[in-house]
Amino acid sequence: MKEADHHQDAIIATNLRKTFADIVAVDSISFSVKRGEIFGLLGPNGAGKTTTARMLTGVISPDGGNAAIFGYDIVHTPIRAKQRCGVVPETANAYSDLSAWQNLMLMGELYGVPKHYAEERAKTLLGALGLLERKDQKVQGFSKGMKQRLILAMALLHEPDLLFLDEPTSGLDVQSTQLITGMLRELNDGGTTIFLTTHNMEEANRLCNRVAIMRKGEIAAIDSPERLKMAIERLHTIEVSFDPAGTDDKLASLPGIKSARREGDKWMITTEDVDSTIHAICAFGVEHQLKIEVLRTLAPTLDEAFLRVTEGGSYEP
Ligand SMILES: Nc1ncnc2c1ncn2[C@@H]1O[C@H](COP(=O)(O)OP(=O)(O)OP(=O)(O)O)[C@@H](O)[C@H]1O
Repeated sequence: MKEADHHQDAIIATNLRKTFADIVAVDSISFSVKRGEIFGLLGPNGAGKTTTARMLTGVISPDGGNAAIFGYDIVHTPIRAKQRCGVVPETANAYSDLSAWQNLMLMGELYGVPKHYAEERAKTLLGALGLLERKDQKVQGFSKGMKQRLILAMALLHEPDLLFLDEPTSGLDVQSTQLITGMLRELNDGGTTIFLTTHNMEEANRLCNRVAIMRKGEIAAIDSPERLKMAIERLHTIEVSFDPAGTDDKLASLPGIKSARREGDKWMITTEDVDSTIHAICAFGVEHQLKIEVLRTLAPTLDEAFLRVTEGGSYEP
């Protein structure tokens, strides 16, 4: 059993803080990431996501607080803390005048991976990420998506237990995005803990077990995407259309309806009580001899939750 296996938490951050001159980039944040989780750090530009990731991966040191990676303190035992981690940084870090294969072998040497094992693993990773045929070409001829896939392969060569990714699919095409997210899911199924920063709500929603939303250096909310959406967006929207379409405005005065507005031939109704509002709409249809053509509830999105939190709205789990 690896040493890392003894620790329940992959990351425990306690009052982690970083300032640059008079800017408080990260303002004493505390959170933990459990083993086996995919954890997403979200937030608008300048919220402090990259600074947090850079402190956790030992690129910069915190001014205050501390963090432990699989129980190893990042300030006092940085090498132990980094040993079981793989890092995909925000900006590409492959050597452009070396081939993909040479970059991978270099990474193997850095991490002390035995040569024959590094070669086997490099082949598997390049194959899975669609780069095997290009393995002997210099990285300078690679597209952005190919570079990002290579960097992921490099970060995975020594089979880390915890993978950090800063904006892993930002600006990439659909093919590279799918290869990368597919690989992340597969790794996670195999037990790898994943910590990523992203602007992409849809990606966070699909991939992450839990997300933290940062705002001005602080964590404004932390929860599963589902609970975050439900807790923040207590109002539900119901879309309904009738035949014949020209319903009068009495619909808006039905009990339980917060608001009703027309959008083309549809009504968009907001309510806190979906069940009784649907019953009221059906009764309204019967009473006015209107056939209901479409009736559907629209779930709140993580985008809405994100905007609410980052614009300063409250969050109560
Ligand atoms: N090396 C640095 N020197 C000076 N200020 C910095 C440095 N790195 C970050 N900052 C500042 O710290 C704050 C947080 O930046 P950070 O890059 O962590 O945000 P972010 O959430 O990752 O943003 P983005 O989504 O744009 O990448 C910003 O105000 C930024 O300008």
